[in-house]
Amino acid sequence: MKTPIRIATRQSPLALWQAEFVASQLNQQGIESILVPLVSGGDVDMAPIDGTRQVGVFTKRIQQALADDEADVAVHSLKDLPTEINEHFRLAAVPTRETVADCLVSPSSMSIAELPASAKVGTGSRRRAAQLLSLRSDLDVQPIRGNVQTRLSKLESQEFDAIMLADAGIVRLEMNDLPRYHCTLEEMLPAPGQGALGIEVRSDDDDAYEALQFLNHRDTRISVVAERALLARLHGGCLAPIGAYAVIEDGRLKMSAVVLSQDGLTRLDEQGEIDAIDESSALELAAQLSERLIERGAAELIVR
Ligand SMILES: NCc1[nH]cc(CCC(=O)O)c1CC(=O)O
Repeated sequence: MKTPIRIATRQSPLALWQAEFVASQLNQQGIESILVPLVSGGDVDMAPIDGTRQVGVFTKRIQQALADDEADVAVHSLKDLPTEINEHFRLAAVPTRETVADCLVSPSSMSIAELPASAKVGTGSRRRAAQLLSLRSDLDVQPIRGNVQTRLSKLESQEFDAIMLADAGIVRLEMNDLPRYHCTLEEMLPAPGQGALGIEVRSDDDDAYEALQFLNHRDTRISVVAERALLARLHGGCLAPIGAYAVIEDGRLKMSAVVLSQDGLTRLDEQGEIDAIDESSALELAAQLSERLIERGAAELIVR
């Protein structure tokens, strides 16, 4: 293997944190690495998220660097990584998951229930918008783009009453003082893979694959494989109004999933569990839940 290991990363503070996390973990194993910073389409395109934006906008540039042998390792937020199998890359490791919750960020840490009537809430995510509207159809949910810092500046300038962010990003960026309400899983199911990292290598790079195995967390991996398999079976990208959360408790893999209409008026909830033996348990549970969701009309709700 080429030493040091080259880690491709986007240059947002969150992406850099994630790449530096992997570098420091490698360092603790006595493995040298360097960061290869790149600019991705997702960081420069400030247009609201809609059907015209491509799935994989955050991850493609990073994967390109691997394909072009400019880097050996790609660190992704797993929820931004498309579920389509790409034969050129292998998911080498999924480290222990960070907090999965979505947060409602506002100066007074209001809960969803406490938001004033018709409050203006910023989120570019159809999943968050639909779940908010399913609880509070009066809310004025409006798109917001940019990295975490850009979004917070729009809250500060009172362009929005509140914005939605993943708690994982807030915690990783050491912004624990940020006033916010942690949505319960009943209120807001996270995006498949939220709070988890996915570390990819080139399919033929066995050395890099082996070097990263110490970072893989079995239970997290089985959980996110279940969530991502559900998303794939429903043919939803990261833009679809689909929430899923799986966790292993007492040897059982338990998963909740939701598919919503964009206005939140229709919502299909499913739950299931299975013995957590390996990744095949995850695929089986995802198949069961997605089948039930499709029987109930999920495919018609998913906008492509
Ligand atoms: N789509 C952007 C993105 N990708 C990963 C995270 C947060 C960290 C994570 O979920 O792992 C975010 C920001 C957000 O949703 O608030």
